[in-house]
Amino acid sequence: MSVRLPDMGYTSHLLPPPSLAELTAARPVALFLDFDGTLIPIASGPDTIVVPPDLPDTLAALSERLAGRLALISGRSLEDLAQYLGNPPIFRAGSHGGARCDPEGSSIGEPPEAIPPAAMTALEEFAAAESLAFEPKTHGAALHFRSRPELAARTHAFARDQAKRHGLQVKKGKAVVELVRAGVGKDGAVRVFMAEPVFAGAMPVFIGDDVTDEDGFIAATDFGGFGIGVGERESSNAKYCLENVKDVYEWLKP
Ligand SMILES: O=P(O)(O)OC[C@H]1O[C@H](O[C@H]2O[C@H](CO)[C@@H](O)[C@H](O)[C@H]2O)[C@H](O)[C@@H](O)[C@@H]1O
Repeated sequence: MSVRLPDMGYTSHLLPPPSLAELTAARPVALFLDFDGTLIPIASGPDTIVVPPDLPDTLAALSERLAGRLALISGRSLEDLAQYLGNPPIFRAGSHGGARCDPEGSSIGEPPEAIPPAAMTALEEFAAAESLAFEPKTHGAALHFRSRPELAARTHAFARDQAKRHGLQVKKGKAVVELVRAGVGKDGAVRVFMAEPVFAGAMPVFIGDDVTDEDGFIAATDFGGFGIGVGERESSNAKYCLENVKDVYEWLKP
């Protein structure tokens, strides 16, 4: 079935999810939230996002409502997230799930590994030569081609080549391509968090807008829950969809 959602010419074959209140009335829910494109509208570059000043408080209140079963799972590094949010008392994963911490900020799961310096340098030099934005991360690095869409194919090819050389993994996203350690993914972060006592027995719901969130949708489904895709990108693994960031906040409201 294809559904036309209000306001835009946006269509999705997925329906909006039942309300969070309905879900939590039926059983304990664990919520996993992506950041860019889900809680924050996509902007021209990684540093030009507009973060609502009350977002840390909103997340803390949501976590309390879910008895601590809330995690933010972002492609950004934890350090970068902290620049925008401080250290809200919730579970967090950065670098596409490669680095994870508990609400007090203590690391959990396998210690994350940075990518080799040679790979980092190669990406940085490519970005400088092609006038692309380069985003170094504690456990990876990204090349942004939003301002030069004509370079998408070449940038992907370069990242693939570097990944092969250094035994790394390529992550594709919205006008971005990144390198991370092999095996890193948002699914891994969901598994690490679901093993925490506070998440035990809960039904996971993963909300995200981008390709890298598909791993999170699959993991949530494996644990008996589901994924919610955000925006116009057709998801292969989400069960429901929300139209945009505004609708995500509406859905999160008590
Ligand atoms: O997993 P997420 O929290 O959604 O992070 C995914 C990537 O988000 C950022 O890039 C994206 O958002 C930028 C700002 O809106 C946009 O300019 C860019 O085109 C998007 O790809 C972030 O910079 C990346 O590190 C994240 O991996």
